[in-house]
Amino acid sequence: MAVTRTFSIIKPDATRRNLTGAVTKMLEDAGLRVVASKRIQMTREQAEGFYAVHKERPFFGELVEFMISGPVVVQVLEGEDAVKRNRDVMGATNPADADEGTIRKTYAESIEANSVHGSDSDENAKIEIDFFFNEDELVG
Ligand SMILES: Nc1ncnc2c1ncn2[C@@H]1O[C@@H]2COP(=O)(O)O[C@H]2[C@H]1O
Repeated sequence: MAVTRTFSIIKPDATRRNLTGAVTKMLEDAGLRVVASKRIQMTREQAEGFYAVHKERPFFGELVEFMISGPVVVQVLEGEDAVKRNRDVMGATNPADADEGTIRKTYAESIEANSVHGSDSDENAKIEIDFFFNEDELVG
């Protein structure tokens, strides 16, 4: 299995509850290595740009407001089949549907305040990593 990279966000509901370390430990325990990490306050423009694919969805406005409601931690994760590995440990988007032992089942408050974001494909991982990081910030 190839070692690949994915992009992760620890969302404002999780940073607000001081869960950055707890969430990161679950990612690491799942076999992912943090090769870049920074805590940022996203601007409205960044949030709208990052989630542009959802701009016609009814929840877009609330999603943007939520993502700028507090700090987030953006991370690049590396591991075997990183996109799938990360999606497995995150669990379903809606915590009500997430499996036991996943990050969202353990910590998410709602489908919006669902603690983490993770890329859904290798192609989107590259786009999302490039949105927040320069190549020289990734230290494997
Ligand atoms: N009804 C909804 N369906 C899907 N995603 C939603 C909905 N409402 C809010 N969201 C959020 O929109 C986000 C888009 O991608 P994320 O993986 O960050 O996680 C998603 C959810 O947190």
